[in-house]
Amino acid sequence: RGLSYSFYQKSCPQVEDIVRAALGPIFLSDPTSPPAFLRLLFHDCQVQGCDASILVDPAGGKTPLEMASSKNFGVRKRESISLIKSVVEAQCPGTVSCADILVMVARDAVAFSGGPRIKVPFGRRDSSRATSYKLADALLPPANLGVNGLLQIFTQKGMTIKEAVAIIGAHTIGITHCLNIRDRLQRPEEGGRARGMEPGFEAFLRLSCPEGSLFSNSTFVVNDPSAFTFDNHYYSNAMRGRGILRVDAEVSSDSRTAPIVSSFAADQSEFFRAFASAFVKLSTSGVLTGNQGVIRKSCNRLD
Ligand code: HEM
Ligand SMILES: [Ca+2]
Repeated sequence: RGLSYSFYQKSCPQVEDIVRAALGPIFLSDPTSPPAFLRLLFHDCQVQGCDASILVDPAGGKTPLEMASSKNFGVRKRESISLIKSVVEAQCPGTVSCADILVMVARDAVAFSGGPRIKVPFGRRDSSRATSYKLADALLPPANLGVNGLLQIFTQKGMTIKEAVAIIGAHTIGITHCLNIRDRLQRPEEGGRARGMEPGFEAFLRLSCPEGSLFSNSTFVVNDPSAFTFDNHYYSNAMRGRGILRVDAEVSSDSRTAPIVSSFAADQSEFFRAFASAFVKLSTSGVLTGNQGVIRKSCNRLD
């Protein structure tokens, strides 16, 4: 598909070292940054493939772009990608795409958090046109997505069911704002509580997200008790009725996915292997290569 494991070997052999060095201080000064980068990558790739479209700011403050979609609520750290790009640009001008930098950063975020070290191919190009928030609205999953939706999204990208269950294990790190679990707490029959939220956990969620906070964007809960460590606790939690989102709850009860959840909960290295191959599929699906798209100079601008 035009991607290669040695894409920058001649044109910018040091690029992965430059990115890693620039990331160090960001990871250390902001422990919430690795999950933010991982989600940022997913939200880029989900809309027209991984083409850095999510990084573009509206020119002259006019047309609202991808980030204006409410599905992108809570997406952070876009500006850090632009910063890292400017460091790369100083050494390898016009060579490395923003799309590839974002993949390197998300990959490093997983490793930094204790997850697998993933080998990914490069050679993606950046989108050259602005993307409407409407496309992001249509393509990004809603907070109350269930297992059917999960399997649909990721099998379309060539993943096996096992890989789809592994990629949602990304929720082993980071946070969820209370407003994203409003349905589960207020309309349980629609939001999926019926499918087994453990009572103690429900009480915890109600304490952390009191009624009045369900419409505020400032309250949040951590995705799992080891929210800064990329581990398999996501799966053991889900099995104990402690999944936060509907999809987190359903994967442990649906007959197609429950056996996979149990095996990932029992064997972290099996989860890591499946996550690594799923990550490669996520980050290579529907990308621009060759003469398609452009290499942007600044990640947040199209000109
Ligand atoms: C397709 C089903 C998915 C749904 C419905 C979903 C939904 C959500 C929601 C509602 C949040 C909370 C955001 C907030 O309140 O700030 C979240 C957070 C997160 N998601 Fe997903 N997600 C999905 C798939 C993925 C995938 C495939 C990845 C990565 C490969 C991912 C990575 C993350 C991360 C790391 C966070 C934490 C972000 C932070 O701490 O800022 N998610 N997700
Ligand atoms: Ca995109």
